Amino acid sequence: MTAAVRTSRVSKSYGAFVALKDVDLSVEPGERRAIIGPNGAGKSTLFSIIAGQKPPTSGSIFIDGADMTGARPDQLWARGLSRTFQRNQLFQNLTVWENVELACAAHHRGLFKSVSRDALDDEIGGVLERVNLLGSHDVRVANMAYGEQRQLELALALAGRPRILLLDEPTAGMSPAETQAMLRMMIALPREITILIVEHDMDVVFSLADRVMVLNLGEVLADGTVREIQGNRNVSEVYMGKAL
Ligand SMILES: Nc1ncnc2c1ncn2[C@@H]1O[C@H](COP(=O)(O)OP(=O)(O)OP(=O)(O)O)[C@@H](O)[C@H]1O
Repeated sequence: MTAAVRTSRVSKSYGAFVALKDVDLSVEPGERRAIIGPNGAGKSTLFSIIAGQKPPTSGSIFIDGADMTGARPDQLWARGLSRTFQRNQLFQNLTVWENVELACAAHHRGLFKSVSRDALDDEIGGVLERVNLLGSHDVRVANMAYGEQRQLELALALAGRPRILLLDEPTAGMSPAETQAMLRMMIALPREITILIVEHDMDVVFSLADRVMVLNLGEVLADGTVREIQGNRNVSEVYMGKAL
């Protein structure tokens, strides 16, 4: 089967500092893959390279088998790849509905499609339902709780109807209850969407992921099923002896 996302010997240097070294990643269509590792391991850098926000120093990126090395984020987006960020990217002065409307409209423009008002409204409603925010559709983002804002970020990523979704620490800064709500939402996403997630919360990682890749100091330390990673001694050591 052709991988939905594949990186081949991807490296990234900042001057003399090597942030990523020869990273090989292969994610099957429909798979949910977590990328974990200590702070500074290179997780966000890898995400930015896959999403076209940073060029690799060397190596290649393939999306559905096509070599997309050096492609711009909008070119990757048009191919069905969407990402969220660690930092909030929402329009704070607009309502929940308006934020999603902008993302849906941008998606249709990007595909040069014309879409009726009714169809667009249905689409926006559908996206908001998926993240449990339909009831808050007329709330200004600035007035929302932090956890709800992160749910809305997931909605914006879903508005592009992605086939590949990159989630960068979706539960960071959330309360335990907010984390559980976000986890339920991510688990409920359709399997047609391939998910790559960078996440520090191991309960989230082990509840959601099929497979886990562990980065340490820019290199792949381990790559395997949840069970394999949980039993990997090198991984436990990197996490300072903490049991996973
Ligand atoms: N623009 C840059 N210039 C120099 N060094 C950078 C730059 N961006 C990232 N780095 C360094 O590259 C390394 C990897 O950073 P990255 O943000 O990818 O790590 P991470 O695994 O996502 O960490 P965290 O879990 O803290 O988000 C870090 O040491 C970071 O300081």
